[in-house]
Amino acid sequence: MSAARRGASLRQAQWQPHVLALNAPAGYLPWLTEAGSLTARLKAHSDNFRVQCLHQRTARCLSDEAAVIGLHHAGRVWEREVLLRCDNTPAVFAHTVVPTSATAADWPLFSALGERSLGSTLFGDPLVRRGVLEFARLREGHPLAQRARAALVESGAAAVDAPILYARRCLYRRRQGTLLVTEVFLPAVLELIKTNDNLR
Ligand SMILES: C=C(O[C@@H]1C=C(C(=O)O)C=C[C@H]1O)C(=O)O
Repeated sequence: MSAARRGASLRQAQWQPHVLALNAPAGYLPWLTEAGSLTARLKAHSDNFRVQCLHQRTARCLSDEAAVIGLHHAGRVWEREVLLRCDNTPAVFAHTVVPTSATAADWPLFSALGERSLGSTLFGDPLVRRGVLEFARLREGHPLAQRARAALVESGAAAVDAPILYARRCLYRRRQGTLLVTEVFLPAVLELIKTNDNLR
């Protein structure tokens, strides 16, 4: 394989619907396959849950996101990236993209989320339709793996030396809008212990 092709393969992810195909360590499976709100699950596994908003701004979406959210090419989107912290330890890096053509009627609360969980606006809204979960192994060259690792270091958390990060993504629809959420699970999630039934 040429160096260029190898580089490209390290930057890409093979998203697919079968979680077992990831060969992820068993501890990740309950997190990857969580059918409800990830926020609710993280809250149930910590005494203090926080959404650290890294940014919410316009950006160009990743090449493997465009078609999923209905764009013909990797165009401009609203991009939100956060660290989900459990007892101040980052457990998940989340990346959400919404086409800039979306209107406030599509996602009325998205633009003003701040450090409120996106999940709190998606789950419980009867107009929101959730798609199927897709899963992938993110190698070190994947943009989201790089951003997750950089966010950890910038936030003062310990760097992650695991070569592969396990991720899932899900498309949400509401009226004419599309919204793609990608959640990258950090190894610290394996250390979380269910502490309460806080499923609010
Ligand atoms: C979709 C959810 O929202 C969570 C919160 C996010 C945010 O605030 O940006 C992003 C991804 C999710 O992990 C959820 O709780 O399931």
